[in-house]
Amino acid sequence: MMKEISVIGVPMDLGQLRRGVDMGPSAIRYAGMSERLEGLGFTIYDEGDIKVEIKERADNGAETRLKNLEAVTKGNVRLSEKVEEVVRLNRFPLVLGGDHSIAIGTLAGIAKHNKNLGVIWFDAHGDLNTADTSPSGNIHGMSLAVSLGIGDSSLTNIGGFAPKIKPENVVIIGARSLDPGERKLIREKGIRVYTMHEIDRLGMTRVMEETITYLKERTDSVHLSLDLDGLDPDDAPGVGTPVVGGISYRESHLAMEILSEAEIVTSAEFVEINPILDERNKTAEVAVALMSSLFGDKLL
Ligand SMILES: NC(=[NH2+])NCCC[C@H](N)C(=O)O
Ligand SMILES: [Mn+2]
Ligand SMILES: [Mn+2]
Repeated sequence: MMKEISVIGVPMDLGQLRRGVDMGPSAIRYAGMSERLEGLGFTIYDEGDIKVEIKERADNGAETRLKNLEAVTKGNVRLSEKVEEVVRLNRFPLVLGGDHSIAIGTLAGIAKHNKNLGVIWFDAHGDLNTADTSPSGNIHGMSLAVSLGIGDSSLTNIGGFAPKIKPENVVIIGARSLDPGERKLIREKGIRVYTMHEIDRLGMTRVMEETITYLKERTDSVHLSLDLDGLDPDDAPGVGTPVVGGISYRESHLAMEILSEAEIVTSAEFVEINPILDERNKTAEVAVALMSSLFGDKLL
């Protein structure tokens, strides 16, 4: 794994309507991220936060099917430029959310340099909606579709090209809440999904081994997009759209350790941590623990 990590905070809360998720980057830093990763021998460059419009100034027409579109687009353009710069410097981009709409900018920046990128989408949701299929109009539920080139052109064309990723290069892990339009897209595009059913049935070890084999066969780099609501709300309560019956703390740890051993992950983001909804920063601490396993932390 690359020995230099650039941390990029994205205080984005405009991809959904609950307040507080913009404080995610701060909560993760406060949970001791840099110290933990430095302890593993990495050099950390904290690039600070990307400028995102504040809620009060973002246009939020209540009746639109793409809430805060302009401000979400602008923040993601800035993010994509920063991520691209970090990749060019040969550093590992570690992006801290913010809501999951920021995957649009992260993937745009990475894909600029990498035409055969794999993505592990660790999430209770598919984030495969479009303005037409979304029950909410919230862009954080559309970011994977946008990255596949499906959706509003101001989002899909960020960076000047689309799509950013191929459907056969995506693996979703932890799904347990999919809208009808998302199920249709998964079937049509042949996206690989491990729902909670498969995780229960096969166990996390086999799920991760299959995922790694699958991605190694067809991609040359892998982005981990980890939505904390992929975990069970008992373990990660500080999220805006919790869904019961999720991946346990232990299973998610194991997943990170197996990814670390496989040495396939080349960029990552940790999103949807909402400190207002959290219990004494527990969810940010979980995120930092998962990160350190991903970066090779071992007891012995
Ligand atoms: N990144 C997330 N937490 N996404 C939740 C999406 C929820 C729902 N499927 C929607 O489109 O609104
Ligand atoms: Mn998500
Ligand atoms: Mn989610």
